[in-house]
Amino acid sequence: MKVGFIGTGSMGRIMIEAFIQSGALHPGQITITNRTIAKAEQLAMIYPGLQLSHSNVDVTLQSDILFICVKPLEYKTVLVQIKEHIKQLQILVSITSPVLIRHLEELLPCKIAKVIPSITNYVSSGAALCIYSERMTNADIEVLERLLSHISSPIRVAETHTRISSDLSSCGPAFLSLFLQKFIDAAVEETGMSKVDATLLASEMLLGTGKLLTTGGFTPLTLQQQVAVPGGITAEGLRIMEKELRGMFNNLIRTTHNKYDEDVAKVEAAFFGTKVE
Ligand SMILES: NC(=O)C1=CN([C@@H]2O[C@H](COP(=O)(O)OP(=O)(O)OC[C@H]3O[C@@H](n4cnc5c(N)ncnc54)[C@H](O)[C@@H]3O)[C@@H](O)[C@H]2O)C=CC1
Ligand SMILES: O=C(O)[C@@H]1CCC=N1
Repeated sequence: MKVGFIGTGSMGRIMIEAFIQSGALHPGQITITNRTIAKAEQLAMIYPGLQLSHSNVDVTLQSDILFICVKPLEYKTVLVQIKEHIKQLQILVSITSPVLIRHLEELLPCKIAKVIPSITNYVSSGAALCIYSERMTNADIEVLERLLSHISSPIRVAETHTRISSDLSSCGPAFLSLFLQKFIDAAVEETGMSKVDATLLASEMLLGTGKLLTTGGFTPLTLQQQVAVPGGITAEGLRIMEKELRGMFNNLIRTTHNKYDEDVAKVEAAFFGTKVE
């Protein structure tokens, strides 16, 4: 199987490295390109055998599965370049949420999947959110999910829930990291503890909490109940958090959804010249 990547910025690079490091693909199976070619060249130097190309069309021609890893408003340029060259049996994978399956179907003759990865895939964990065009057969889906399962848990979601799923799975690592950073900064400010020690403790705690919630049989609620013994110290901390965080996540979710709606409208305008004031 030959796999291509157009775009080797932050997420393209993470996926390429994760596929190689997990043993899912050997470098010789992968062809890459990037607008600023130096970024792709750097990767090709690190992984001998990785095929470097200077042309999006060339990568398209060489790939059974083609990952498009550019920003939403950069899709149009790439798709216009490749649409005459991509064949019905090839699978194009978009990794961004605001480019909808129907946008891609309208422009391209090939099989289409939307797979929203997460930075957590870099360490072969976390989800890959999967949404499929009806052009994907069960066999196509099996091939793609077998590949993705080396670096993630492929989880199928409805396209109408892409944004919220992506908030949790793909933006979540950044949201949780801000939360930890605030916790760490406060620990340092309030007690004089070293930032290195506080960061180590917080990170180990997060890893352990993730394990308890995924394989340890806990839910977020039962975990709180287990730790917060009645009348204890944790309960006091939880009381403060309940008060301070009230409405915060609703606000966050409304904000990401508004931004998503704006991005979808911009993508539509870029693709079809409509629908943006
Ligand atoms: N960063 C993250 O954690 C996640 C990102 N994504 C999605 O991944 C996509 C890429 O995001 P990042 O990697 O963070 O952005 P980035 O800006 O780091 O990477 C985009 C790359 O595409 C290249 N590029 C742009 N136009 C091109 C063209 N016409 N031909 C070839 N290459 C071109 C750029 O040079 C750049 O290296 C976005 O659509 C984003 O929504 C999805 C899930 C998580
Ligand atoms: O398109 C998305 O939803 C992802 C999540 C993080 C960045 N882009």
